[in-house]
Amino acid sequence: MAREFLESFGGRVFALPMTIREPDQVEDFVAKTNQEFGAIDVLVNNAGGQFPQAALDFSPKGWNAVIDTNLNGTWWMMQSAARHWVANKQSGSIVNIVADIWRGMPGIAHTCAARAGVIYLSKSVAVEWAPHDIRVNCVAPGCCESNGFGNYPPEGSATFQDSNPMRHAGDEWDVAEGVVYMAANSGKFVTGEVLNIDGGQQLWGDPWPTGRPDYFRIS
Ligand SMILES: CCCCCCC/C=C/C(=O)SCCNC(=O)CCNC(=O)[C@H](O)C(C)(C)COP(=O)(O)OP(=O)(O)OC[C@H]1O[C@@H](n2cnc3c(N)ncnc32)[C@H](O)[C@@H]1OP(=O)(O)O
Ligand SMILES: NC(=O)C1=CN([C@@H]2O[C@H](COP(=O)(O)OP(=O)(O)OC[C@H]3O[C@@H](n4cnc5c(N)ncnc54)[C@H](OP(=O)(O)O)[C@@H]3O)[C@@H](O)[C@H]2O)C=CC1
Repeated sequence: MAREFLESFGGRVFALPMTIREPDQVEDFVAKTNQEFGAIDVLVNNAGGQFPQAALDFSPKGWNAVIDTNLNGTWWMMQSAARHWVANKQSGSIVNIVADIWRGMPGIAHTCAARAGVIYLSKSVAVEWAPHDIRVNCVAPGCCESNGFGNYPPEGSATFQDSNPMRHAGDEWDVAEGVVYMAANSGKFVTGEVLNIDGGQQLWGDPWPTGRPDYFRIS
């Protein structure tokens, strides 16, 4: 579906079913994309997700699934793309979609840990890879309306409207425009940065993906 949508704009699309959690599948995907297009200009690590649950209830399997997708998977993609850029003496730009973690993420603490890891991983390699002309940045969405909202119980997603001082959710376009800014020539002097697209959620708001526990109800 995504392929047909993008092709409808006249774009050339290469698609391959794979999981970012498997380093071999990632390397195969990145190598084939390079073969298809000659080079990768921009890597946007958008794949990710989690389930809402109180941290006390996390099972080892659930914890590992979320860390494996959001931290490990993102890293395999970054490393593979960067290795190709360095080997072929090509410049590159990475934009990692993370999340607005700055006041913690109660109800999805596993993904908070993974995204915090990606942010500081990105800052570290932004320095290591600068000599290779590779920029590494992050975009941190607050609550932005997408298919993903369907993964939360109604009492959880109902809180997303009040997650920021604007008192409404953002949308996918808000995030996409931030990614373009970071990836395109507009961001040519920006690396190791995190762009928050959150309606001010880092300052005020009360999102609870699991639904707000009674203890936190004020009135
Ligand atoms: C405070 C700030 C709030 C901000 C809110 C922001 C709003 C939106 C944010 C978004 O990110 S939208 C993106 C939404 N998309 C998703 O979240 C996708 C969700 N799914 C996945 O990415 C994957 O399914 C997964 C969660 C990473 C799991 O991967 P995997 O397929 O390997 O796992 P499973 O085999 O399904 O499950 C493994 C294990 O995980 C536990 N578990 C899974 N789902 C749940 C659940 N719904 N509730 C509780 N536990 C869950 C469980 O232990 C599973 O093991 P088994 O029990 O199946 O043996
Ligand atoms: N919407 C929001 O409010 C927020 C979203 N984010 C993050 O933004 C990104 C986009 O989310 P959004 O569009 O809302 O949600 P979606 O659930 O619609 O998109 C997530 C995408 O990630 C893909 N994906 C998940 N796991 C893997 C994997 N192991 N390998 C390859 N692809 C995978 C999914 O593919 P498939 O459909 O095939 O499963 C899906 O296309 C995610 O990282 C999300 O966590 C962060 C903060 C807030």
